[in-house]
Formats: sequence, structure tokens, C-alpha cells
Amino acid sequence: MSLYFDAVNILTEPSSGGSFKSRIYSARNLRATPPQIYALIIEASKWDRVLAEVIEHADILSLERKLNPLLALLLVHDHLISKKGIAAPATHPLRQAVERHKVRLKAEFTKARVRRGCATVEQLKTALLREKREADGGSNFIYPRWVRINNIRSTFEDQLSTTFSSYKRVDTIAELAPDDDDRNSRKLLYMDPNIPDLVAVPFGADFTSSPAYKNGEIILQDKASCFPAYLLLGDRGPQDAWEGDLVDGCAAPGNKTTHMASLLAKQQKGRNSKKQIFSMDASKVRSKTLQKMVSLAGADPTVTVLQGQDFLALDPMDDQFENVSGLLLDPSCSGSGIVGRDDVPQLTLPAAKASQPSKSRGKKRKRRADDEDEAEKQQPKAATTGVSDASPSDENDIPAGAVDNERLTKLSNLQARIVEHAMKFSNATHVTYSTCSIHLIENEAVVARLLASEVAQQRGWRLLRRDEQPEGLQKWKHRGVRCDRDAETGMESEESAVVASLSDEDLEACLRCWSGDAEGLGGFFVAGFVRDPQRNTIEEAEPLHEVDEDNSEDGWEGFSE
Ligand SMILES: C[S@@+](CC[C@H](N)C(=O)[O-])C[C@H]1O[C@@H](n2cnc3c(N)ncnc32)[C@H](O)[C@@H]1O
Repeated sequence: MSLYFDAVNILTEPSSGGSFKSRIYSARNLRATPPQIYALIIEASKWDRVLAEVIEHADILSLERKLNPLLALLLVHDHLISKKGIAAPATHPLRQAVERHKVRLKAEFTKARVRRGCATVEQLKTALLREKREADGGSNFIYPRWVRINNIRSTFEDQLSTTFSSYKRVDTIAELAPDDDDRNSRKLLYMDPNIPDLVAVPFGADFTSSPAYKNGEIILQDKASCFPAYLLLGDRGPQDAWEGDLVDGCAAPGNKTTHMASLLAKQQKGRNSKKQIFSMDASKVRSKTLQKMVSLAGADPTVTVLQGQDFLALDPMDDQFENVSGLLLDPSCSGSGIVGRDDVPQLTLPAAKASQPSKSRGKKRKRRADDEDEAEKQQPKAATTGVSDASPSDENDIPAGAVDNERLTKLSNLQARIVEHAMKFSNATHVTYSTCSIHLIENEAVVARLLASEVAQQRGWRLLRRDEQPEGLQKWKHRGVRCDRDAETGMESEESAVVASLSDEDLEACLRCWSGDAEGLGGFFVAGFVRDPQRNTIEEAEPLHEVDEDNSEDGWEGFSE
């Protein structure tokens, strides 16, 4: 019986990140084996819609007060579908609670099959998969697994002939959508047309035990997160490779730093790598992850990690940074673009019934205290389960969730300060600013503020136009918006509280990603700034990093540890 309680616990506890399978395999205090629990949940999720119907029509939740909807669904699954039946002794009270109703359950199961016009149980299984797919909204909302090939340790061609050698090429993201029950084992590969060295595979693909992943030859990084480094370093080759130093000012856990290092390695093929990237994070704890990622990617010769370094406390006039020409800024944001891409199966549960006098009430039964108490504790949490909170992406330090206007304003103030600071580096010519937020106040509005700022005006910073962007990004069609988008309809909202005062050309220069469309991404924003290196009128710049007490985020959880 512990199998069913373990499965219920796994499905109802909050997500702690990682794939669903890895969470089961790393869970503590399980009494059943992880393969048994995983198989039960995956199998039950294929039949959930019909089982919910059967349980409701047989009315067993009213009759058996020890059962809750999720537990009933798992038990009835094994009772009706599994060859071995319920994995518990025949005398177990919960097994009896189901088997007492076996005639009714079987009759309702047959009726549900006939209602769907299926002659056999096999046909019913296929019909249910189709129903589930349609209920999931078809193939438009695909979040594949994005894999970036790390040029420091490998090449695109090497990976195609090793890690992905058994994968079949597909031409669209939609083809990566689950169209059968075997989604985790299908080996399909989509080559991304916008970002070099990036591929997508079906979400369930697990590389964590592959040599390429363990050796840092491939890095699991979402497509949108690859925009900033590519926007900054572009399509250069050995002839016109990036020459100056680079700064990643808000770098942990290090996806964009290692992407910059990979792009440099590709551009500088054959030449000795030298320290060229200063990568830092204000959080000491996150800096440790940053250092680990840099080492795993083989980027130590190129990257100097400044652990626990506040970017705002760097002196842009320091000799150390004299050769810095490009800066990538991906500061803390609301994370409102992060999508919950948990692969936990979504189970449709039978409706819970108000407890009615049970047939078994009053009968003296040997009490199985542990199991029965546990069954009572495990009350249903929702009509469907397996929907855990969107876990924060590793990249974002602030968990996604409701954010109020005051908080958004504070965030945008800090974001603008960080990019303005970057614009002060004496020989900087390129800066990128990005967020995984969908809010205009953190995106186009920050860009508008930056363009109007004193440092941008004095030093001639302007946006990198669409026609100047790397080829792959010029092709990207989702551009800046003037008003916030309505979360429901996706249309620009006329009532948007913030309106970005940017020209059409400036909006074209901004790149946006949206969740819920056919691109397979979450919400993301990035803009590149450039300036003419000859224009340099700010040597006597204002004092550094004056903390504005009103807007100070120092005491605010999320930025500091
Ligand atoms: C969105 S995350 C960066 C993700 C990272 N760019 C990547 O791609 O893996 C923002 C990071 O900025 C750091 N941060 C925020 N303010 C900072 C500051 N003033 N100086 C340095 N790091 C800062 C946070 O600690 C957090 O790790």
C-alpha cells in the first residue's frame, strides 16, 4: 500500500525543481521503489479521464470515506488496468474499499468505453491519449528541451555525430510535441534557425547521465537565454573576432557567461585563449555555482570570476577594466516570463464528494493506523494534480509569482541603474540588457529611460538597430511593444499603466519572446546598445554607486543573501 501513498506524496508536494523522474529517484523516505512509483503515476496518467468518470459514476468516494480522489484514482487504476491488481494484501482496508465495488466499477468502465465507441480496451487507450492531447491545447504550446553546444569542449558537428547520432531531424518545433505516450523516448532533433549551436529535443529527453553533459560539451540552456550573448558577440569569425574584454555584471548561475566564452572560442579558433571575461555576481552563494559552471564548461582560461562582487561597486575607470568594450547585463527581475515547464503528469481527478455514512461504518475492522491516518491526511488539493508551482528558473534569483507595482518600480529603478553604470565604462562600445520579465516597466520602459539618461546622451549610446543585429536575430520577428500585453488575450492593452516612449525603429531594435506561442519559449526581453568609440566625454563621471536610500534594495530579500 505504501506504493500508493508514496505516489500521492510525490504528486502533491511542491516542486523542488528538476525533472519529474529525477525528483522521484532522488526523493527521500520512499517505501516503494522509484521505478514502481514512476510507472504507476505515468500509467495512471494515461487513463485518468476515464478513471475519474468511473469513480464518479460508481460513487465510491461517497461510500468509502478513507479514499480521497487521488488515492482512489491510483487504486482503481491498478484494480481495473494492472494485470497484478492492487499491490496490497487482499485484507488491506483500502484494497477492500475498492474491491467491494468491483462489479459497479467494471460496469462503469465498460460503459465509458462504449460511450467512446471503442470495441476494445486497447482502442479505448488510444482514444484517451487523443482526448488528453486535445485537452492540452494541441501542439501550439510546446516547451522543448533546449541544448546548446559548447564550442570550448566540442563542436556542433561532433555532437551531431555522437550525442545526437541516433536522433531524427525534424523541421518544426511542433514536431517535438508529444503525440503518443512515448514522448520521453522519441529521439527527435530540431536545429534552431536563430541561435548558432542550439538544438531542441522533446522535453522528456534526459541528458544528465550522458558523457557530453557531464563533460560540459553540451549545456542545457533555454533559447531566449542565448539571445544576449549572441546579440553582443554576433556572427564574427577568426578574421574579425571580438578583441576587447567583456563583463558579465549579473552572471550567476553562468549560462550567459559560458555562452560568451563559447562564442569567443568559436571566433578565435586556433588562437590561444586569454583572460577576457570578468564575470561576477553579488550573491556569494550563487557565485559558487557560477564558478562551477565556468569550470565545467572549460572556460577558466577565459573567465575571471569575481565572487560576491556587486557590479555597481566596480569602478568603470579602474585600469583593470580599461579594455572592456562589451558588457552583458541580465539583472534580477520579476521573472514574470518564466513558464512552469514542469513535466509532472497532469491528472484529472474525480470530484470529491461530501462524506456520507459509509457502508463500512460501524463494522469492527482491524485498524491499520499508519495507512489509514495517512489516507486522511492526504486530502485532495485540486481537481487536477501534478500542477506544482512554477519553480524559479535557475537563472532567476527571484521566484516567479505575483509582483505588485511598487516592487516592479523598485526593480526597474535598479535595472536602469545597473545598465547606466555599464554605460560608464570608459572604452565600452556594446552593452546588452535583458530580463525574463514580460512587464513593459522592466523592459521597453527601462530602455527609454536609459536612452534619455545623462550618460547615454553624453556618450552617444543608442540602440543596436535590427539591421545591425546578428543574422539569426534579425530574423526573429517578435519585437518591442509600446503597451503591456493583456495576459489573457495576448493583445496590447490600451489601459497599460506604463507606455514606452520609443520610436518605431527603437521598438524594432528590442527583441521579445512570449510564452504560449509556437516558439517554445518563456517571456524574455533583450536590447543591445552601441556607441561610437570616438565619443568619450564622461571622463569626469559622477561619483560611483551612490545608494539612493529610497530605492535601495539592500534590505530586500532576493538580491542579497
Ligand atoms: C537573472 S539572474 C542572472 C542569470 C545569469 N545571467 C545567467 O544567464 O545564468 C540575476 C543575477 O544578478 C545578480 N545581481 C543582482 N544585482 C547585482 C549586482 N548589483 N551586482 C552583481 N550581481 C547582481 C543576482 O544575484 C542574480 O544572480
